[in-house]
Amino acid sequence: MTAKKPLVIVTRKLPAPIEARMGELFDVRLNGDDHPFSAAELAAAIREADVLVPTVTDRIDARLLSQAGENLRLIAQFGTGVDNIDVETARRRGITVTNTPGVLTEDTADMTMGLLLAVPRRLAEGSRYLREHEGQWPGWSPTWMLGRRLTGKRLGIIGMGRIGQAVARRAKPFGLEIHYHNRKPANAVIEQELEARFWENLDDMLPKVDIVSVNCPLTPQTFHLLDTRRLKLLKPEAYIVNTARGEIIDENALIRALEAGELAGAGLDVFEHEPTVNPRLLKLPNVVSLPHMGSATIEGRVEMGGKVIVNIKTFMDGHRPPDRVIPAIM
Ligand SMILES: NC(=O)C1=CN([C@@H]2O[C@H](COP(=O)(O)OP(=O)(O)OC[C@H]3O[C@@H](n4cnc5c(N)ncnc54)[C@H](O)[C@@H]3O)[C@@H](O)[C@H]2O)C=CC1
Ligand SMILES: O=CC(=O)O
Repeated sequence: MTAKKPLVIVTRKLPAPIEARMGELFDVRLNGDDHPFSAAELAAAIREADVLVPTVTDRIDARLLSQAGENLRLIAQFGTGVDNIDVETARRRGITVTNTPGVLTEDTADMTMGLLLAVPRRLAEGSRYLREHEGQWPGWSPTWMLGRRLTGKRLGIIGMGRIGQAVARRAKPFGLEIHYHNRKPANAVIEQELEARFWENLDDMLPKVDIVSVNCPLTPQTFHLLDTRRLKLLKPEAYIVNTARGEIIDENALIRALEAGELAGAGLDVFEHEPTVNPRLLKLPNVVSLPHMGSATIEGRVEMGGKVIVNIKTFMDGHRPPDRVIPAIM
């Protein structure tokens, strides 16, 4: 007699090879048209599934978890950030949570670097100008479309983990001086390799840097970490790039600062109220906004799916899955 396959419910469409492999291994229920699950669909899924595979767009809070069926033993997130999941409540209910760290580090760091170049050098603005003026422009001019030089500037990374370090490794050869704030100093090898300066107190680092890159997770401690007061610590010539989570910056405070000319610009891959972007941000010429594309490469998404499968399979085989999220060390 063959063992019953676990019912795995996946909330969004995944890359085709991943869905095919899941179909071979599990009794899988896929989301063919990729619609975001409604609260009712999510509740039904959590009641029925042995394993739920959500993404950042699914809010798995304590209220939802209170409706979980007895079968639900694993939430295998397709993504690195797990701020959408109440991991501690899940743990108390005996539900394991896993994620997909590492395989999207380089892609997200590339995107961060893209924003880091795009905003001070006005890439999107220049491209938009040509499009809006049907390819006509005043011709090369010594004073038109001037941005800011990257070389020699100071980059302040908030959250020197996998992605923060990958950003620093890219930024250094561009001539940026690396500064960072983290819960604790990075190891000596990293500090030496990157000649990075650790700032224990974020308030001390902010006035000293020219560009801030936000790369920490969203947690109760980092919600609105960059609020009105901290944004005011930055120089008016400073730029902010955020590829972590929108809620880490008080978005209204950021908009006010940009509109008032108290900041030079921002590159944002994430927003406080996703999937909605505040229209005031879209009106600002010095803001480059992307629809949460940091990990959006074909290779990365397939590798993320591979990790989800390994996590489910290992768990179902009775072992500890490699990417278990432990609330105490998040
Ligand atoms: N835009 C996108 O598509 C993507 C966004 N992300 C976001 O990036 C975040 C970081 O990912 P990884 O680098 O892989 O995580 P990580 O866990 O390797 O690094 C996070 C770093 O932030 C530090 N940190 C935590 N709390 C802090 C605090 N209160 N103050 C200062 N530092 C703090 C940690 O000590 C750690 O060094 C994820 O949590 C996720 O939200 C991740 C992947 C793709
Ligand atoms: O934002 C994406 C993630 O994987 O985290």
